[in-house]
Order: sequence, then structure tokens, then C-alpha cells
Amino acid sequence: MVEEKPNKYDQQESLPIPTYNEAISSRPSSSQSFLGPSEISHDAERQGLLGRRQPQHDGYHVPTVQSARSSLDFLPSSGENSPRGSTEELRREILQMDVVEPGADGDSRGLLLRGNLSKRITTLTQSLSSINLPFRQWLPSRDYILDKIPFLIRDLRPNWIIAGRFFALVLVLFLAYLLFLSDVFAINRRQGNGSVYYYPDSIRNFVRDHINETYIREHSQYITSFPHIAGTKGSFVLAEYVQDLFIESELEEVRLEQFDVYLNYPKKGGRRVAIVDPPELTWEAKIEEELAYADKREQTLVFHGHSRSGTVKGPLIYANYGSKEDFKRLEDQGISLKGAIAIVRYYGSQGDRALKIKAAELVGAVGCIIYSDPAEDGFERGDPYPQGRYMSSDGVQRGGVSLMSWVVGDVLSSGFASLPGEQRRDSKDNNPGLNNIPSIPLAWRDAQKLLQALKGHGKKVDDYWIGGVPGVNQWWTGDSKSPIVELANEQDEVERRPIYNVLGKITGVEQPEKSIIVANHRDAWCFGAADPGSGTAVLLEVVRIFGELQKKGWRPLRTIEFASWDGEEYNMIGSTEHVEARMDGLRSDGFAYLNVDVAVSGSEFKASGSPVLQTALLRVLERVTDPFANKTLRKIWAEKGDTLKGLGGGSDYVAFQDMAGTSSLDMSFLGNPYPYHSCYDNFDWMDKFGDPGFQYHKTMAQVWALLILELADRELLTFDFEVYANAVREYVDSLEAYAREQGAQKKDLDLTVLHEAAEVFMKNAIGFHEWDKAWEEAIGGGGFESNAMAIKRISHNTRKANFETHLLDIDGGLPGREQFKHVLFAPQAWSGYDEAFIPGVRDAIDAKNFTLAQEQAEKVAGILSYASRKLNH
Ligand SMILES: CC(=O)N[C@@H](CC(=O)O)C(=O)N[C@@H](CCC(=O)O)C(=O)O
Repeated sequence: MVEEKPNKYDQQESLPIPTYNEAISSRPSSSQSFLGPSEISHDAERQGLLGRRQPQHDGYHVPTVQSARSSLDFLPSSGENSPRGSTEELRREILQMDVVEPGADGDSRGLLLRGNLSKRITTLTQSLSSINLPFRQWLPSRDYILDKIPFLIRDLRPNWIIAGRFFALVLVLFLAYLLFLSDVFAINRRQGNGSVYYYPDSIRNFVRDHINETYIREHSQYITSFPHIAGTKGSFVLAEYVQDLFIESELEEVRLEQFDVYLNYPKKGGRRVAIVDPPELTWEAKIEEELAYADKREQTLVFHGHSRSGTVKGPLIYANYGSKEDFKRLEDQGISLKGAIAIVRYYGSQGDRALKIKAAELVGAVGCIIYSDPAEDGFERGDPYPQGRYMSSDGVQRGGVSLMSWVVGDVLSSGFASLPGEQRRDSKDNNPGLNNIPSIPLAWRDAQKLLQALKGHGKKVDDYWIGGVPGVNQWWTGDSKSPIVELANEQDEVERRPIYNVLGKITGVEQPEKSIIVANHRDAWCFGAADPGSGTAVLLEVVRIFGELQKKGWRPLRTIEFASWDGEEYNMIGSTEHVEARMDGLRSDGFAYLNVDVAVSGSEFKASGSPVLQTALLRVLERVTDPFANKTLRKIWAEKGDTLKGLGGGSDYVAFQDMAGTSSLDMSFLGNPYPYHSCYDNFDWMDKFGDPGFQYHKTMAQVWALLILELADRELLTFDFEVYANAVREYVDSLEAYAREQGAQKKDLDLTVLHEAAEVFMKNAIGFHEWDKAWEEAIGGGGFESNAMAIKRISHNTRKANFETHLLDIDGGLPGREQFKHVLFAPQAWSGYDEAFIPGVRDAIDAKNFTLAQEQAEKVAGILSYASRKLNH
């Protein structure tokens, strides 16, 4: 028997889900009351990374580059130069949409009017029924009054006039009560707050048909015209640009949200990779990329975000992809890494660059170089930029090297928000989120010399260790007698650097407190056309479309929040601090989180997310056509046998899904490798190779916008628990197989409790959706929804969204990485981009601690069973 564990968010849903019969008897239920430092070098300044002195916001200064405001002026916000014509034309088209108002003709007009009247009645009565007087407990109960009436009449006998008046009052109240029950005074919920009712389908068609790729392309052009690393002038200028566009679209409560966080920046003369011994081999790496643009515009220096500062020296040793297994292989060959500088290639069996460095550190290396091998992303795959889409010989992949699967967000404020003025701060020393040895990324042009210098040292490598760097005719591991390499990585480390998220919203009319959060990050390692500019440009177009709708009086049922995060490239800081700052609110009211990071780097639609959102996604993919294949995305998805993948790490959904329990989805059009995190990921690359014509940008905007409508504007929230329960069965099956592979026998680890909990979940999921089916049959096709039914539907929706909050182990978290609270999903501890299902058990299996694995299995089973039962009780 597993222990089921209530949590403090239970109070959100005191209303039991009624049977269908209960629901359609429009009697108000008694349970309706639920409604009721830091030194900054001149070098860094010269690069424009840190802003100027005479600071505003601790270093920020009104930007001197083209201001966001003037940049708006050149945007065709009037739409005049757009192929779709003017904004006026768009407005006319909106006006022509099917507004459900008196004015329709023939029979349908009568129907509409009747529908409107009854719907009007619904809202009023719903509002009435939701009124919960604060002093109610002090009023006499109905039974008490009825009991007292005979005595009151006797006591008041001498004054028949008073008694008559009292009787009349009771009669009037009774009549009013009858009218409430009859739904006569309802009004359409969508017409509350002055909103205008449009047929949801006409809204969907409008949104899909009016995304404008010309606008997206123009945003992309501006966004990529200067580098914009987190905490720098560039990212701030872009924050203003986004903010102005949010305001122009008349989003509500548009604002910048500041956090003061730990960031590092390279010093111009502070980095060095050189062979310093033997003298005949001395050589110095160029390190920097060539200039990406002929106009010699400023571009970001080469470095690793959150890398350790310092200068180290040691013999060079090649360790393939830098996985733990690769270092083990070296050890097995008698090659010690103690005091060595490891050189490893990107990608492969260890996809997470931070963990390559950690693995090197753990075997005693003093520094780590990570280079881009042409076999992975360069000329061996196809023409390099500027002839083709792949990484060039001088192209470098920058990137964060904080340990995102261990600590997320600002590594000096794990578990709390780095709000300005927050006094608490964790230490940089022995910080579980940081590596302790310096590292640097290199282009293969530089790595070539290092790899050549290893010839004759250590052992010839196994075939699968051979990379694609030309001119290295023999690949050797190196050993303690290898040439000595110096790695210098002196940087500016700023403990409280301001970063800015941009926020804005459209308030929903039915459940204004419940939010669908829609976001992308804005900071980039350099110009960032794909990562993340493609997502930012698409977000701005999505905001424009919703702005157009809202200017015409449309309002969603639930609130839509838009956000542009800063600091994603440094351990997803902006989004994580935002979540940490409003954790309770999100756990209660965050319905869904829709993330797009790289919107487009190719043409294959990919999505990962909570299985609860799969049905909503597939419905949308059914409505959107691939721009070139003349097939719906759904058809292509099915033909390729594609599936919704699990959420690991690597983008801004992590804090939402794994800490706040807000069901999340991440989407992208992906393709072959590209100059990821290089200054060659720029507008020219996107325009020529990534997405000529910006058609996939447009398609992503369509998918994103329709998904927002699916979740914010369907009366029944599109959450599918049967799909989820099926997925959980699979997670448990594969965990069982994994446990056995790792040597845990049934006597060591018995996962029966998890199998049982998965079945409890399935049973409850099926029961739960009976209500959706009944509602669809009775009302979904245009039937009349009574007040009581509407209230119960709303409660049903809230119940759906609360499910994942109930899957959080709020007071615990994963042993050893407690920021992660979700019992079903987390990034894999040793493969940060990949997902771990039931991570508490998996981590313990990996540590060969089967006692802990058993405890975790029982805990997860308890939490899952409780959450499943809460669906229906
Ligand atoms: C998986 C991946 O490559 N993620 C991208 C962006 C995306 O396509 O989703 C990414 O670059 N993420 C950053 C996150 C940095 C961090 O956590 O420190 C990365 O460098 O991997």
C-alpha cells in the first residue's frame, strides 16, 4: 500500500466533479464557493558587453546604438509595404469575421439571438452564484430562519403590517432565486469586461491566415543586426524593442522584470590557448572567429558562459566526446588525466558541454578545450558557410557550461529568485552548478594544430574516436609526456548583473486568474538568427496578431501571458528566476507553458512536452500545412512516425514543468547542423540557408498561435489524461527494463507499486474524460450551457491543470538536486538535454543505491495515485 500525499495546492479544487446528470440539473451546488561586483574591465566595456559607466541599473546606460523606438519606425507596422496590404485591410477583414451579434439573417439570426440571450443569462447568474459574502458565516442559516418564522409571526402578531412586509420580502427573494435557477439572467461570459464574441472558428481561421512572413523577416533583420548577450547593452536594446511592440499591440501590464544574477564575460587579452613546450612546437591559437560581416560590425568574443576563470598548464590529452565512458577508456589504457589539459569534441556520446568539462574535472584534468569537429557539423556534412549551411573552419560554438541538470537558473540563488535587493547569495566555490576547471571552445582550424601535436604520444585511438579534422593523419590520445598546453581564461565575473525579462498579457474573461504562458528567450551568443532570433521574430508576429484581435474587442477565456526571457544561454536564468519569484501563483494558476526557442533551423517539425498536451498539439498540426509539401503537418508527422518527445533540459520550459508543475511544450523546425552559437548564425545565413522566404517562420507562428487558442479559448481545456496515462505505463515499463539492465533484480528493486499506480492513473483518466464526452455531446455542438454546468466545466478545467501540480514532490525534490520537484520528468543527471522519466528512481539506480530507488518508487507511486484520484474526487 503506497502512501498518498496531499499537498497545499489541494484547496484550489474543493468542488467534486459531478456526474453528467448532476451537472445538467442546473441546481447550484453548495460547493460553488471555490470561485468564490563587481569589477568590470575596460576590455569588456570596449566590446560593448557591459554597457557604460555612469550607470543606470548598475551599469546599464541608455543605448547608443539605434534605439528601439526608431527601429519601430522603419517596421512596416502600417503594413503598407507588405504583400498583404495595409493594417487597415487587416482590420476590415477582422470586421468581416463572424461576430456573433444580432444582425445575422434568416433562421440563424433567431438562433443566434436566442443563444445570445441564454448565454447572457448564464454569465449573470454565474456571477451571482459565485458571490461569496465575507460575513456569510454571521448570517442566520435558511433553516434557522424557517424554524423561527412561526415564533416571529407570534411575537410580531400585534403588528400585522410588519409581518406582511416581511412576507413580501421573502416572496421576492424566493422569486429571484427561481429566476436564478432558470438561467434567464445569464449573459455570454465572453461579453463580460466589454469583450465582443466571435465564433471561435473564425478566430482560428483569422489567426492562421493573417500571419505575415514579411513582418517576421523584418523583425529578424533588426534582431540580428547587433550581438545581444545577456546583461549587455544589446540585450537591453532588444528588450526595449520587444517592450515597444508589446505596447503597440496593446498588451496589458507591459513591463520589464529585473533580476540581478551571476554572469561572466571574456576579457579581450585574457584568453590564450598555446603550445608552450617543447620549444620546436610552440604555437598560439587564434581563438576568435573571423568577422562575419564585411562592415566589420562588433561581434562577441569566444568563450564559455559560466566557465571558471584561471590560467592552467598541462600535457594535452585527447578524450573523444568527453563522456565518462571516454575518460574511463583512457584510464583503462593506463593514461592518467591528472594535471592534464583535456581536448574533446562537441556532440556525440556526451551532448552536454558542461558535463564534458565535469567529467574531465572528475578524473583530475586541470582544463578542458572543446572543439567543433567537421565530421559533426562542418564540411564533412556539406558546404560550410558562406557557401552552405554548415560550420566553417573558424566557426566556434560558444555556450553555457553551468551544470543545467544539477542547478537551474542563477547558480548563486538556487531555489529562490535573484530579485534586486535580495541579500541571500550562494557561493561560487564548490557550487554544484559550476565547473571548477577553466574551459574554452575552439574552431577546428585551431584544434588541428593541437591534435597534430599529439602524434606519437600515448596510444593510437580506437576507430570510433577518429574525428574529421583534415591534416591529422594519425589520431593519438596523448599522455603525461604530451606537449604542454597553456589555457588562459581570465574573465570579468559579475555577481549581480541586471537582466531583463519583458512581460505583457491579455486578460481572459472566464478565468482571468488562470494563465497560458507563451515565451521565447531573447539573449543570444552573437547575432542569433536561429537561436533564438527565429523564435523572437515569430513571437512578435504572434503578439501582433493577438493585438489585432484584442483591438477589435476579442478576449480569450483564460489569460494569455507573453514573455521574452533574458539569460537563457546562461543556465535559463531569466525564466527560472521568474518562476521562482511567482512559484505559488504558478502552481495554483499556471495552466500551460508554450516555449519556442529556436523556431527555425530547418524544415522538420519537432516537439517535446508533457503528454497531456499531445492531443491539443495534434489538433493544431491538422490545421496547418507545410509550406512546400502540400500536406498538413499532422500528415507529415504521422508519415514519419514522429512522436511527442519527453522534456529534458536546455531551454526555458524546465522551471515551468519541473518546478512549478505547469504543463509545458517546446516546439521547433529543425534540420541538419548549423553554425550553432557562432556569429555565423546570422541574418544572411537564415535568409540564404535556414529559411529562405521565411516560410517556416510563418508556419511556426501559425502553429503557436493556434495552440494558444486551443489552450486559452476552448471551453473545455484540451488536456488528455488517457494519452498521459498510456505514456506513464511506458515510462514504468522502460524504467523496469533499465533497472534490470543496471543489475537491480526484483529482490533489490520491486517496481510493482509503480505499475499499480500507472493503472490507477489510467482508470481515473478514463472516468475523468467521461465528463468531457458528455459535455461535448450536450453542449459542444452549440447546445445551451446552464450556469451550473458552466461552473462545473470551469472546475473541471481547473482540475485538469492542477494535475501536474499534484505531481510535484513539493517538500522534497530529487535527492541531490532538490530544485527539480516533478516526480515524472527531469533532465537526465548526466545527459542534461535528454529526459529522465521517473528521475528519482533512475538517479538512485544510476548510483546503484537500490534501497533509495525502492523508497523513491514508493514515493512516486503515492504521489501519482493521489494526483490521479484527485482528478475525480
Ligand atoms: C537542446 C539545445 O540545443 N537547446 C538550445 C536551444 C534550443 O534549440 O532549444 C540551447 O542552446 N540551449 C542552451 C541552454 C544553455 C544553458 O542551459 O546553459 C544551450 O547552450 O544548450
